[in-house]
Amino acid sequence: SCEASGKIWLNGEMVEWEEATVHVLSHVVHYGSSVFEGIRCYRNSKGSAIFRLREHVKRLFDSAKIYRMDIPYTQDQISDAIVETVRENGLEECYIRPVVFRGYGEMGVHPVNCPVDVAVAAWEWGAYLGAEALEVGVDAGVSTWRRMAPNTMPNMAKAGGNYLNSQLAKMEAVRHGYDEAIMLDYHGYISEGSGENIFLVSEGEIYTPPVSSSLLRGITRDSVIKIARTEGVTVHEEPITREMLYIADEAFFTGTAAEITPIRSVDGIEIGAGRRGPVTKLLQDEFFRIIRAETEDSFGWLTYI
Ligand SMILES: Cc1[nH+]cc(COP(=O)(O)O)c(CN[C@@H](CCC(=O)O)C(=O)O)c1O
Repeated sequence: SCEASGKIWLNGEMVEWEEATVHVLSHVVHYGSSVFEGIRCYRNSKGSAIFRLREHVKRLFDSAKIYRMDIPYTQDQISDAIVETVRENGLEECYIRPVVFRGYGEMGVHPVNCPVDVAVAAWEWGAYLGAEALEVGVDAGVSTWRRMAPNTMPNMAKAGGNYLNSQLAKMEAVRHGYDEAIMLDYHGYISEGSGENIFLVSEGEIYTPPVSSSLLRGITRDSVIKIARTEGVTVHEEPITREMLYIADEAFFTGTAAEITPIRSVDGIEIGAGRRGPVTKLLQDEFFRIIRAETEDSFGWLTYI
């Protein structure tokens, strides 16, 4: 949960939490017209560092471009706003949520006369799927809701409206006693979780669905692929079937909020030994070593604030 306190950057001004409000007739409230990012700032021995800030801001602008939303700031100005929001709230370690949305103008689907508003909030947010999940893993279920088909709702845009699909999958998973949902794509192959990308491990090699319009091109997914290659772990980006998950040695989710969360079962079938596997732990350890500045930030992923 996020503490309802602190300051929020709204259209260039720092405003109090309670003042960061929108009109109920804003376009976004009725038509889901927002794009957003989830970014983490981590505290380490050298200070507080935002993880892959440039890539997140670039993706925010790409998502806006897909929906023809003209952000009235440059990428550098948004990066500065993100850093300022963390500093202004005195947060050493936090989750940062920039959101770009069509605001209050005229009603109607065609957003021609609605402003494009921008806000940045930050709050302390622990492990997405529960503190113990990073170690013991989570139970996931394949959802009856599939990810949107290509050329229907662009999954590569991190848009608010995409999370209507994610919500349906998540609510169904929780109702069935799972921690998280795994969605299939239009063709019936594995796509991603309701808020994460997904990997499996087989014979010491890792597999993940290819970048396509059936899933979000995750930044953590990219980080894990780069770390795996550095560690000499072979990476396969190829279509993954539901049954490949069942017979995998290990599986895990990746995401800014989820970080690297082991999956110990899918649809009640234990994955491997039913707990975090050695390859998952190897990748987790290296990921956190980089974040904690316990190893060289050779990829240049950390922006100290
Ligand atoms: C559907 C989806 N797929 C993959 C990812 C992983 O992307 P990346 O963070 O770049 O590695 C996320 C992030 N989900 C964000 C929002 C979660 C939320 O509940 O809101 C996040 O992890 O911040 C997704 O929402």
